Amino acid sequence: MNSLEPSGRPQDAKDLQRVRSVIANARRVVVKIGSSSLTGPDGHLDVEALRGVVEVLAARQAAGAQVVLVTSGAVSAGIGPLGLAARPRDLATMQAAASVGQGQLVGRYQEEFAAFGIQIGQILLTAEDTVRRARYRNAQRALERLLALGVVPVINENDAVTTDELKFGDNDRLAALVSHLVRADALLLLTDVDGLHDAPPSRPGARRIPLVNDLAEVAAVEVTARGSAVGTGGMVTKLESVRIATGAGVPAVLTLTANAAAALAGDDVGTFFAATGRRTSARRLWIAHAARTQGRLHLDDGAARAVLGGRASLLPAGITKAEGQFDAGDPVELVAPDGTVVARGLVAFDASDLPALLGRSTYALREELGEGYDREVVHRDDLVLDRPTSSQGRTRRTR
Ligand SMILES: Nc1ncnc2c1ncn2[C@@H]1O[C@H](COP(=O)(O)OP(=O)(O)O)[C@@H](O)[C@H]1O
Ligand SMILES: N[C@@H](CCC(=O)OP(=O)(O)O)C(=O)O
Repeated sequence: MNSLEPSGRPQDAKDLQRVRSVIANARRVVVKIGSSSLTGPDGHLDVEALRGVVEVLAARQAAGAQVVLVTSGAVSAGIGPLGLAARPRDLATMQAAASVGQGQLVGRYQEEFAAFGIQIGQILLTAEDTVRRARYRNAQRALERLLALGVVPVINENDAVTTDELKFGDNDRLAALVSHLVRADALLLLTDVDGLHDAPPSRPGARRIPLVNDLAEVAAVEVTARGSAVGTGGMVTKLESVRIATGAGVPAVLTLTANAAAALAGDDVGTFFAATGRRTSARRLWIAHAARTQGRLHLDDGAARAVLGGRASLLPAGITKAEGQFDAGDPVELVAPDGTVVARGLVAFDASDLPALLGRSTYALREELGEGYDREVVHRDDLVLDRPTSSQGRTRRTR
């Protein structure tokens, strides 16, 4: 039954209440808070705002739920203490600001949660932690144990040491990946705007969209990548996060930080995005959405068809060219002869080893180079098809 108008508005309040009850009943919730909600224009932490969120999360935990916090704000909280005029743009100063600001941030969380008798555990992730099997299992294990011990994990990207290539780049996406990693029942994205609007909220007459059953419903909505002075990615990365979460079976709510309690209670604030997909293996989700790819493998027609069929591994014989500097285990894109990216996968060879193997049968490789060279370049378990994004409601993006 679809009780929505084309605009994504529910027909009656009762219907909205029904769908929102998943948030109210969620036993494990990932909450992401953006820099714009945590730091004032002076580049110092907004302690009142942080305290407000902690209060809400502590109450949810006291009600028997488990809470995982993904917090931005390290870079922006470092601006004031370092005496910088604005958010730094160069990598080295951003790293320095993050290093200073993360300490401030986590110190403050520790103090505020302690007032409710709650311990926090800091986890700083890099994109690498999300693609290498051993590393994401490691992160998963630590998170599970923290939750079992009643600790609130406080997660951010490890900005002080991640290089540009290995960055998630935005915590919205990180939060969606974490919500899948911990098998959350819901994802709450807190920001400086009360949900997705039918136009950028600065535009007169822009209205909040309370419910989105499928992102395709809001494909025509205009969103900007530019957010507040301290945030990154604007609404574009939030919808990308929602796409990952809902596509993996986790419903999401996007709202104002001041509405956190109401959103968790299932009230009509912000935008509720219903889960559309089924839960998939963490490994496949992380290959599909984590880390930037490190190279491209160009396939011939037969290999592209085999890969698109969904069950085949990629063999050296079907590759015409390899581009990029990657090591075995890195994520790469698989490109069809017409230039479209058909899949992502973890490559099993270093870039320097590949040219000698390309276009050759596994039989010939075994004969000439020995065993170990007659294997898949990308094993089918390490390969995820690139799903078409247009039907998934890629929204209209402006700058
Ligand atoms: N259609 C839209 N609906 C709501 N917000 C939008 C839309 N398009 C752009 N935005 C902007 O996205 C911003 C939130 O992004 P950002 O500043 O990165 O937040 P955060 O720091 O919380 O991650 C809002 O302030 C808003 O101006
Ligand atoms: N990891 C960075 C935050 C990056 C980010 O996504 O920021 P935001 O758009 O405010 O959620 C930091 O702590 O400064």
